[in-house]
Amino acid sequence: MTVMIDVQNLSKQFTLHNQGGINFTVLDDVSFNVRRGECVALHGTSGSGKSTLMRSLYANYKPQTGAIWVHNGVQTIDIANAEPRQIMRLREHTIGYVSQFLRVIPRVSTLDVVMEPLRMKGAGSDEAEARAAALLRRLNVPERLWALAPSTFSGGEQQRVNIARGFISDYPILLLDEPTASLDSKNRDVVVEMICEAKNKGTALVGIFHDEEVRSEVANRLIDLTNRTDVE
Ligand SMILES: Nc1ncnc2c1ncn2[C@@H]1O[C@H](COP(=O)(O)OP(=O)(O)OP(=O)(O)O)[C@@H](O)[C@H]1O
Repeated sequence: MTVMIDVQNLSKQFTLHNQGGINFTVLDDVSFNVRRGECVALHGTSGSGKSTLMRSLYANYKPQTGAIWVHNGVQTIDIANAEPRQIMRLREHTIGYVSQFLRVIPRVSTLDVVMEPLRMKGAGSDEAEARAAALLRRLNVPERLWALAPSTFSGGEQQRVNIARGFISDYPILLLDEPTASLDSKNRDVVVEMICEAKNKGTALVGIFHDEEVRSEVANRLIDLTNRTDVE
């Protein structure tokens, strides 16, 4: 199976400039890979660096050493050292990211928020709207909310809008930061189903899942950042 993400010897330190310039290491020589059709869960105690690693995979953080090779279907690009333009292209076409909280833009409707990644890839508005509607319906977001901006939505509603936005584009790589944290059991089951379907279609997924049941249902492997082990 094609390796979609190849993390090699990644290290990340933070410097606390307003606290005497203290340096501390969060990721220390982390290596692992993720193949097409598998879901790898980042695991470890609180503070072990799961979110830091996830943000590095999306190029929100720049590690000091190491590489994150990402396969975009044509070539592999080291997103840890790529140019901003290359990162933007990877985000448009290759890597989707479902963060824990929705970043809401005032006055943009839920339907438009969900459609946006597909429109950015050049899809027509009819196709994008049909896909967004199908996802919102599947995730039990009531139709009366679709024309509203999600800023006033409940935590679980916002999380489902974010999931719909992350899944609309069929990215070859999908990063999921606690995608079921605010969901009831019915919607959690829908998301688990969507993750399993994405795996079957060949998507490579990396996730943080604090819910053990969800983790055991979706993850093929755990990367334990506490002990730096790779558990099958
Ligand atoms: N931008 C930052 N500046 C300084 N320190 C940071 C920054 N981001 C994270 N850290 C520190 O790095 C360490 C790892 O944080 P991170 O959020 O990656 O852990 P985590 O494993 O995701 O934790 P949790 O399970 O509690 O969410 C923590 O000690 C945190 O304080």
